[in-house]
Amino acid sequence: MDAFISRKRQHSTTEELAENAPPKDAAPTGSQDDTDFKLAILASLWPGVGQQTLLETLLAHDGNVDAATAALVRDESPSPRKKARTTGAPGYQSSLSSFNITSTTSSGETRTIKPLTKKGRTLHLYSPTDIEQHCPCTLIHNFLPQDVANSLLRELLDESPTYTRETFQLFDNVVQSPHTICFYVDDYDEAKRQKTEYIYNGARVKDVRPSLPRMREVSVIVQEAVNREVDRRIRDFYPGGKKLKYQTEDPWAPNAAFVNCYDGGHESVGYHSDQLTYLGPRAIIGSLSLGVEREFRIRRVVPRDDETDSDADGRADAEGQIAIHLPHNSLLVMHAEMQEEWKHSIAPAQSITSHPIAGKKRINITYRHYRAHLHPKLTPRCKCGTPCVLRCVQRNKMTKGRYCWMCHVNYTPGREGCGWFEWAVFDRDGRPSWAEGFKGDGVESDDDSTSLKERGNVHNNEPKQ
Ligand SMILES: O=C(O)CCC(=O)C(=O)O
Ligand SMILES: [Fe+2]
Repeated sequence: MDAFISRKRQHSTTEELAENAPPKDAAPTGSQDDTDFKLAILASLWPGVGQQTLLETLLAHDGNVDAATAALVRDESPSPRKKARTTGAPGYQSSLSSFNITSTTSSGETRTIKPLTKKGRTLHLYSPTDIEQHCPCTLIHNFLPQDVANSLLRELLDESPTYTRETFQLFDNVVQSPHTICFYVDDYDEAKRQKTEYIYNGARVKDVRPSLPRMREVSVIVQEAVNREVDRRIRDFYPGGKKLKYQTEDPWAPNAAFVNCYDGGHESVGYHSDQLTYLGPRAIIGSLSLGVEREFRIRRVVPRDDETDSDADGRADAEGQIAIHLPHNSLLVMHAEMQEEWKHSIAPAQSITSHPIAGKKRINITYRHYRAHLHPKLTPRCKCGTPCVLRCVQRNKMTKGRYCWMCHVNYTPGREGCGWFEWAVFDRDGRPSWAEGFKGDGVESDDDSTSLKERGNVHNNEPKQ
């Protein structure tokens, strides 16, 4: 266990800016200052302890992971109060009519919008209508014909014992993901390309598999539903009925899938947002749940007031969260505003209801669209010579919503990164400058007010705040 206890490195400007340090596309993320990230470390050490307890312990020790770990060691069996507040306790459905929420839709209709969550509380949402009105997600229950869902589940359960835990370096700690994962792409040739050309956390991935027959069959059904729901989201929820800035106009066409297996209520994934490196800005993800029902928790990222506001992380993280219940055979569409503005997790559960086919396992497939123009042979490289990771700034109020390319070599155990940073440039449709059709209208990520030339920080190795 000692090996996991962190010894802090010096802050660097780049590290401060790197708000997310994901193990790959689906794992806990965070910067050294980021509570999520610290929670990820604690969660890997205390897989049986609820996120809420870990968060409370962390906050009670001013965000110090070592002190929180020591406290958890002292109190190995959490107090009844803490136990009662961990997940798995019966959820409550707050009455949404009691909240004042407004937004204006394309038709000019006014809707109420106000944060639904309250500090330290979890709001449980079950109905697809509540979910789509208050979260950047669409949930479709009973998505596939029952026999298709069941045979897809069986196909993946057969493979799931061969899935592995992600191992990655977080500062001075080697951390393992608290569930197992496998990566699938369209066919054998693409799997070979993935293994030799793509980089995750600064390293190649050894196990990439061609999608299984049922997965491919279902991918087509997911594609149709996701495109339909994205169109509806734009029409009914976005200002003026227009797509978001940096959202592509191209249809979503899944060509890669991470499959997650949670073997029992103690397996989970910490709060994170998914890596955008190969998906691009405003990514859409189609997430299919099979087997045991689990809670998908989300919370909006609250930017810090300023750099000296040292408690802002703590306060933002304690703002409260929304729990969406994902039963067997449900499709969750994560819309374009999700990865940049929200974080999501699968909370550990104290108790689960066994599934007739899966037992205590939950299988989740996240279908994704890898973009040809974000192939690592085209994207910026750091001084280590490695293709960079693409991130969006979430917490810093000044730079929130801006994208950057960064070195991620230091997430590979035993390797040091070079700290490379540069702001990313995308046009309004999310195309990078080297892509065919790039509209070179001087659009730099999330700021129209100055041209690229005026700002002069493109291909510069220091973030300008
Ligand atoms: O299991 C889930 O529903 C979420 C998985 C996830 O967040 C991911 O793969 O990035
Ligand atoms: Fe994710």
